[in-house]
Amino acid sequence: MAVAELNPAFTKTHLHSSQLSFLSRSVPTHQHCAFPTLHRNQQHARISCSVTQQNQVQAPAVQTQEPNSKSDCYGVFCLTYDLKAEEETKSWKKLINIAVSGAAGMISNHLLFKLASGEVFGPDQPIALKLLGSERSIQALEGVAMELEDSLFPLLREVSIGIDPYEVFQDAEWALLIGAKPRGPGMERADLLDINGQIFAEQGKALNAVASRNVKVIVVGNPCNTNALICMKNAPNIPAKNFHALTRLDENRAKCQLALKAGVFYDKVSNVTIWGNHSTTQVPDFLNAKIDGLPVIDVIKDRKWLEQEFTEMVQKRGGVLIQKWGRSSAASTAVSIVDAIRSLVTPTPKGDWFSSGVYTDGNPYGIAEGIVFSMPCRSKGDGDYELVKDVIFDDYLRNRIAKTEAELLAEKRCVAHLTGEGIAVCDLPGDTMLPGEM
Ligand SMILES: NC(=O)c1ccc[n+]([C@@H]2O[C@H](COP(=O)([O-])OP(=O)(O)OC[C@H]3O[C@@H](n4cnc5c(N)ncnc54)[C@H](O)[C@@H]3O)[C@@H](O)[C@H]2O)c1
Repeated sequence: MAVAELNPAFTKTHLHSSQLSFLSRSVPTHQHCAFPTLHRNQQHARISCSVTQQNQVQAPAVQTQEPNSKSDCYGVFCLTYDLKAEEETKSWKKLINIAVSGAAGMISNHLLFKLASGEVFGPDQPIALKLLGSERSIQALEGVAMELEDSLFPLLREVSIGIDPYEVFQDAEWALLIGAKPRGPGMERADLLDINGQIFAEQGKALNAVASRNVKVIVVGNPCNTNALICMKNAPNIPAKNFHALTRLDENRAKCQLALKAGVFYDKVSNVTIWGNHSTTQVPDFLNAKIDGLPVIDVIKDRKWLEQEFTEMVQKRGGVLIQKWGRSSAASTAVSIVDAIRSLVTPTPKGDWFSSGVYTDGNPYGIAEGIVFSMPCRSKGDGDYELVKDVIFDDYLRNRIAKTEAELLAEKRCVAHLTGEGIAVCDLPGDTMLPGEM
């Protein structure tokens, strides 16, 4: 059945006069499907049409509780769908809740529409989007919700917006944590770690309190490895394995450069690992990578190029892009988040793997435990992953890995106050930079 056929036909509204007065009193400007949660425990309206049972889409249940409750609805999602559609939507899966922070930012502006279109979780997977913004971005967040509303995505069953992670993360099964503060002029890296670390400490606590017990968390906001560590340490009731730092964009960049050098299309490049930190110390691994099934070092025989130009090109690609275009790589980052999710929800092609920043405890490579480090992973497509064992190392690779490992250990010491591991000591190496910095 074509997805387009499932687009609901609207028949009638269910708004009660009591709800209307509440809405006009408390949230007069929100004339769309979202529920602004302006402050914790404050009144807010909520979309309530939803898929509520496995394989069964139900008509929206418009609720008529008192203004203090969370379940008032308004906007397009308060309309009743054509009940005939119920029969046609029985092949749909159970609705999943996806929380996205920094939802009014540039990356989200690409990502949200990909999520809602079905290209990430599939054409039979209805979704609810829970969008978290900052106080400054709440108006913009409403604009995002309006655009989602106007896009008429059949699979998008709920949209909610707010600035309180304890409300927005409720029952989240995926948390895509993009929102973070950029490094301001003259700001030390240690300050950035602290400012953004506090955001991720709070969001970790919120996930721990209200999200699904098996929520999968992908941290994008920088410095993403250490932010993921902070988030994880503040969410002790969620498996540590569920936390990822996004290094997929770096992997994609590495694949593109190897393909270019070898004169092949990039789908011929496989087994590319990014080791370590999403920073300029990251290690794009050409030793284990393959082109058309052959080791890269047998195809590209210029070892000097691999060790120097290629490695630096990948590490600094983000900064070069900003110089050219005056803005950062939001679109390709959104694509790489899609790739990262799809790598967890679809089985990894035989013999291949993907990179993700994950917790090092129990890793088979001898990398220090207790940090979030990008390593090669395989998934059965169940949302989980295992680390790849059949990788080789040489002195060059070991030395590079040691450098990025030292950087992450220094970052960890610098945020000890946010991970519950004592007093912070910041002795960051001088060259610590994000890929978007020159
Ligand atoms: N890991 C990667 O590969 C990768 C790649 C590119 C960018 N990034 C990082 O992703 C982050 C977002 O990038 P962007 O281009 O979308 O930035 P952006 O400035 O366009 O958007 C960030 C949004 O987050 C919001 N925000 C700030 N604090 C928040 C909080 N506490 N809770 C919720 N929202 C909050 C801001 O209001 C803003 O709307 C940055 O930290 C950037 O460095 C990571």
